[in-house]
Amino acid sequence: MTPLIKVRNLSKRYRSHGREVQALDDVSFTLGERETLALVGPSGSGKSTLSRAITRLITVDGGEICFAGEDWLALKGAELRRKRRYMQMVFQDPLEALNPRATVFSAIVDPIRIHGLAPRARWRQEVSQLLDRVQLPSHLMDRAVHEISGGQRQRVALARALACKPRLIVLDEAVSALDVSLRSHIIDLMIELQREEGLSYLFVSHDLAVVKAMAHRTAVMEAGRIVELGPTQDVIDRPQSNMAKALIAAVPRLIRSRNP
Ligand SMILES: Nc1ncnc2c1ncn2[C@@H]1O[C@H](COP(=O)(O)OP(=O)(O)OP(=O)(O)O)[C@@H](O)[C@H]1O
Repeated sequence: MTPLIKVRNLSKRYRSHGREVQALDDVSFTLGERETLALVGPSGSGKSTLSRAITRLITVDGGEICFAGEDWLALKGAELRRKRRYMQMVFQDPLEALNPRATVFSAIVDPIRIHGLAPRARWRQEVSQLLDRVQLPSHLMDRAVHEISGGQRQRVALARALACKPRLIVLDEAVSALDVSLRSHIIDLMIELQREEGLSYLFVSHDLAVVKAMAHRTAVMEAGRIVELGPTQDVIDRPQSNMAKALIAAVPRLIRSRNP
């Protein structure tokens, strides 16, 4: 698999109230084209920090990120703004990325307008197609973001990310808050989008059932480090690290393989 992203020796320290926290400690991994990598680990292990460092929402103290053959951390100014669309992030709370008072139309058309991805005359049609892609009716486009349900909002956030024609989508607990049937619906949709659009996903999840359904490989984090990384089925059926063993032991039997 061709690597889309190569992360090498990434480190990040936070300083707050006179204390230092090593949130990322020498983190390295690769993610292939059309691959899904899950990040799992206990609360505070560095998953969100890693996903925000990769999407350049926060700075790092050291290390390298090569994305689509480029030195991602060296990009700045107009070039960064232009290339940023290839790496999108979807959050647990879609309101982190969406203005609640904006209409669904403007939430989705924003990146199309900013990046000049379609002429104005085609905007409504593009938005309607994107809504269709995430299985939402096109009449929702005239509603305000705060007038639709949480699950619909999550799909609008996904449609907005897809509008950018990204190569990688980073999802931070993006499906965790949804009810069980909507969650499986979104997982199916994301797998289908990956097949059709050649997307890669890096996703943070506490939910090993979601990880099992979506991720080709899984990285287990503990105290800012990746302590285990392998095919998801191997990590679930034959965890090697104490942290992976503890995470697996904490989930219901049905997640684990029937024939371990
Ligand atoms: N802005 C910040 N300032 C100071 N410390 C921070 C900040 N953000 C995160 N941390 C600390 O960095 C460490 C990693 O946090 P992070 O949010 O990346 O963990 P996580 O694995 O995503 O946790 P969770 O599963 O609870 O979301 C934790 O010790 C956390 O307290």
